[in-house]
Amino acid sequence: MPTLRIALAQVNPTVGDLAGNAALVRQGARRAAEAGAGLVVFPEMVLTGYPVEDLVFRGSFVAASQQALRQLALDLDADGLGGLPVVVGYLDAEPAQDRRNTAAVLCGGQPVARYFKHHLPNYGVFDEDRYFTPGSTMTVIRMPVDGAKVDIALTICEDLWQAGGPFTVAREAGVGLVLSLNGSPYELDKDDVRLPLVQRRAAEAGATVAYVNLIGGQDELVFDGDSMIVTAAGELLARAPQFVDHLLVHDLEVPAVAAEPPATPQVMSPGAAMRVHRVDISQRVATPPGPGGDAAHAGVAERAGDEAEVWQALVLGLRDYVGKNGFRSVTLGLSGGIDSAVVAAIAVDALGPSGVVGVSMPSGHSSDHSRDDAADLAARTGLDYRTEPIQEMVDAFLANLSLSGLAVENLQARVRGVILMALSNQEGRLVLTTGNKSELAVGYSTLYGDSVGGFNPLKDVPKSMVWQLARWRNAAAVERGQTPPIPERSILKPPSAELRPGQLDTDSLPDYDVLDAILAGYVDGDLGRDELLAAGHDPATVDRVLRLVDLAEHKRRQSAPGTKISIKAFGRDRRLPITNRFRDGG
Ligand SMILES: Nc1ncnc2c1ncn2[C@@H]1O[C@H](COP(=O)(O)OP(=O)(O)OC[C@H]2O[C@@H]([n+]3cccc(C(=O)O)c3)[C@H](O)[C@@H]2O)[C@@H](O)[C@H]1O
Ligand SMILES: Nc1ncnc2c1ncn2[C@@H]1O[C@H](COP(=O)(O)OP(=O)(O)OP(=O)(O)O)[C@@H](O)[C@H]1O
Ligand SMILES: NC(=O)CC[C@H](N)C(=O)O
Repeated sequence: MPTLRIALAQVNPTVGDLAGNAALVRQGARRAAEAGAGLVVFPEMVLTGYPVEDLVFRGSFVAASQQALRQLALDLDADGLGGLPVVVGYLDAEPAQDRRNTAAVLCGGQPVARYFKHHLPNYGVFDEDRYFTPGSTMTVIRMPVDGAKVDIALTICEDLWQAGGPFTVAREAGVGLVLSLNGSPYELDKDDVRLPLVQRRAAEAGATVAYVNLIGGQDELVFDGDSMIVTAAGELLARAPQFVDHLLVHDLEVPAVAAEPPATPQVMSPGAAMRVHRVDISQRVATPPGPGGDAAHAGVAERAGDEAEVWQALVLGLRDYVGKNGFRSVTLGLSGGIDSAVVAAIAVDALGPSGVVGVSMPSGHSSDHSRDDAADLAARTGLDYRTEPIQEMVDAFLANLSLSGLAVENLQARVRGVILMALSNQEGRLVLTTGNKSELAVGYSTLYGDSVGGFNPLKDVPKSMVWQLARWRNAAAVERGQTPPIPERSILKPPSAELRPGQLDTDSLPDYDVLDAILAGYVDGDLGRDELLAAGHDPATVDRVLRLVDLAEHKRRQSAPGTKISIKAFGRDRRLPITNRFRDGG
C-alpha cells in the first residue's frame, strides 16, 4: 500500500491575528517538509483563530481572511513549499452573504480545493447556526503517494460528532483517508470521549481518520490538542500530548485508488444529501524528497491523570489570556486561604514567579495565620510579595459613612478590590480574582469587592476540586524534588472569608462536599428539585441551595471570565435570565 508521511500541526493561533497565524502555518509547513511529510494538516479556522464569534459579521474580517489565505498560498510557494499540500481552516463566504467555516488545500501557490463545514454545532458554547451556512458538498482530493494515487476527504470538527453525515459519504466515495480539522475545546474527560468517537467515525468511513486539534486559550475556552490517527479497524496509531504545540509526523498506509476512478456519485446520507466534489491535485504536488532513514512513528502520548490535566488546562488558559491580551504579569490578593494560594500557584506556573505579585491586605479581623500563610506561600513560590494593611482605609470610610453589619463586612472586601485595581492601573498588571465555581454558584462573594478582577482561573473549579488540585500540585512538586508551593495549613484550615471575627464559610453555606454534590446536579446536570431529592439530597438544603443559585445570576452575569474545564461552565454554556421568578419546586 502507498505510504503517506502525514504531519498534523497542533498549533496555538490567536483570534484575529491573521498575519501571526499565517506565520505559524508557514513555520509548521516548513518543519513538516523538513520531516519529509507529503501532506500537512492544520486545525479548524487556524488562520483566523477560533471561535471568532461576531467578527464573522464584519465584511472586512471575512475579506481579510480570504486575502490572508491567498497570500499564505503565495508565501508557502515563495518559501519553496509550493509542492507540499497544506490544509488549513479559515473563514470564507460564498455567496457573499453566506459565511462558511472552511477548510482549504493550498498547493502550487494557490488554494486548490475547499470544503465547507457540514454539521454546525449549536449547543453549549457553540452558536454556529448564528454564524455559518452549512456546506452540502463533500470534497475529496486525489494526490500522488508513492507512485500511486490516493483519495482523501476533508471534514471539520462537528462533522465528526454526528453519525451518518460526511463520514458515511466518505465511505461511499471510497476514500482512503479522512482529515478532521478541529477546534474542540477542553473539558475534563473529553479525551476519553474523543477516541471512541474517532474510532466510530473511522469505522463508518471505512478509512483511517487523521484528527488535528488546536491548542491554547481563547477567552473562556482552552483547546487541548489531543490530535490523533485512528484506522478503520479502530487502531490508535498515534496521539499527540495535550496542551502543547506539537507536530505529529506519521507514516500512514493509504489504499491506492483503483485505476478507473469511480463516477462522481450523488450520495444520500441519512441526515442530508451531499454531493461529492473530486479535485485531482496531482499536477501540483511535488514528490517529497523522501525522508531517508527511519520510518516516522509518532507514538501514543501518555494521558495525564485528571488533576494534572485540569492543572495544565488552567495554566495554559491563564498564560494565553494574559499574553494574548498584552499583559506580562498579574496581581492578586493573598489571604492565606486555599483559593488565593491555588490561583497564585497556577499563575506562577503560567508566568513564572516574576510575573506574579501577591498582596496581603490584613484588616483588624485578619488572623495571624492568614498573614503567615500568605507569606509562606510567597516564600515557597518566589512570587513578588507585598503587604497593604486596610484597616485605616476601612476606618476612613466608617468615619464618613454610617454603616453596620454586612455593609461593614463587604466594605473590607471592597477596599481590597480598590487597592488591587489601583495597583493594576499603576503597574499595568492584570488583576486575578479567585472565587471558585461553588462560590460563584451561590453568590458567596462581594460585588465590586473580592470579585473584582480581569480573569478568574478558578471560575469553573468547584471548591472540592480546588483542594484536590492543591494536594496534587504539592505531591507533583515532591515527586520532582521541588518545594511544594501551597502551605499545608492553607489546605487544612476551615475556609473563612474573615470579614468578621471567627467567621466560617459553613456559617452561611452547607459543607462544600454537600454543596458541590447538589451543584453538580443542578448546574452541571440541569437536574430539577425532584430529581435532586430522588438522588437522596436533604430537601431543606436543596431548597436553600437552589434559591441561592437562582438569586446569584446577577453576580455571575458581571463576573470575570475564566477557563472552562467542565461540561457546563458559567457563561456561554449556561444562559439564564437574571430577572426570573421561576423557582423549581415552587
Ligand atoms: N438582580 C440584581 N441585579 C443587580 N444587582 C443586584 C440584584 N440583586 C441584588 N443586587 C445587588 O447586590 C448587592 C448584594 O451583593 P453584595 O454587595 O455582593 O453583598 P451580599 O451578596 O449580600 O454579601 C456578600 C456575601 O458574600 C460573602 N463573602 C464576601 C466576600 C468574600 C467571600 C469569600 O469567602 O470569598 C464571601 C459574605 O460573607 C456575604 O455572605 C445588593 O446591595 C444589590 O444592590
Ligand atoms: N487579608 C487578605 N489579604 C489579601 N487578600 C485577601 C484577604 N482576604 C481576602 N482576600 C482576597 O479576597 C479573596 C476572597 O477571600 P476570602 O478569604 O474572603 O475567602 P475565600 O473564598 O475562602 O478565599 P481564600 O481561600 O483565598 O481565602 C481571596 O482569595 C483574596 O484574593
Ligand atoms: N468546533 C466544533 O465544531 C466543536 C464541536 C465539537 N462537539 C467539539 O467540542 O469538539
